Amino acid sequence: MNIEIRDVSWLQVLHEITLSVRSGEVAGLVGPNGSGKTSLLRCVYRSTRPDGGRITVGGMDVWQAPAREVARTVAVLAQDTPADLNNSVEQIVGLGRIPYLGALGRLSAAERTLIADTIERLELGPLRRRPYATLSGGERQRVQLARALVQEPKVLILDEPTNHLDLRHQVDVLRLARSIGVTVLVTLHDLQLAAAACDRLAVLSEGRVVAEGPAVEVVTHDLLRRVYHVEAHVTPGPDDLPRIFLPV
Ligand SMILES: Nc1ncnc2c1ncn2[C@@H]1O[C@H](COP(=O)(O)OP(=O)(O)OP(=O)(O)O)[C@@H](O)[C@H]1O
Repeated sequence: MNIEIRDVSWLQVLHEITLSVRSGEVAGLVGPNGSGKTSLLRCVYRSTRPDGGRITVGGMDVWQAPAREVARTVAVLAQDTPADLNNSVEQIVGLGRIPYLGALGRLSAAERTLIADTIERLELGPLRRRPYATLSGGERQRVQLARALVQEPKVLILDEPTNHLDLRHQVDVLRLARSIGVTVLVTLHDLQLAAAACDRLAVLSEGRVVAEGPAVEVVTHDLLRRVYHVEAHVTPGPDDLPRIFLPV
């Protein structure tokens, strides 16, 4: 399912942002601190209503459609998702089924299997009865991703999904995001990782899209100087991805 963001503005933070993400694509949103990445994602996953513009997923206007319909289509891994700390991993992951629950609020056998399989897929099996409060930052991140996956979304929004993760889990999470065949819009700070994980990148600066395209075209010496105020050496690698050498 594609995402179409048209002329979206919010406060003095986002300025007439227009961005398209094709169906099945993994699109990366990068940019300096405070450039508006999280604010834009919040507009897409129906958390912050934009002051102007329009956002559609698969043709559905996310701010006009019923909330339940949007929740069946768009799942999010936000930064620091609030959760009941006493709930077990299994209970938190199960929350992903809320948009599908009937009047009785009972999970079907198929849904329980989906939850169990997703917990295993994210290597959370040994933790499934543990209270959320006792988990590390990286474990919580994977639990929240599992919750988003059991939502069976068509569009997955990931806000810095790797920020608590060690190297292997960073790779695992981004591989998983690429493998599930849904449209993904992800913010990442690590440009090297973003280049490797995303089909295309969009760069935000002061609430505006200032560059867009394949990583090798977007991540350039000039862009890093202009947007990040860093003098870095950038060369194309053998895989046609940019290699960034930082002057530290
Ligand atoms: N509710 C709000 N009211 C006013 N300004 C806000 C609000 N929420 C965020 N901002 C401001 O909007 C700007 C963009 O914030 P946002 O969190 O979208 O940036 P970001 O690119 O995700 O940053 P980071 O990389 O630091 O996570 C920041 O200057 C922030 O202070």
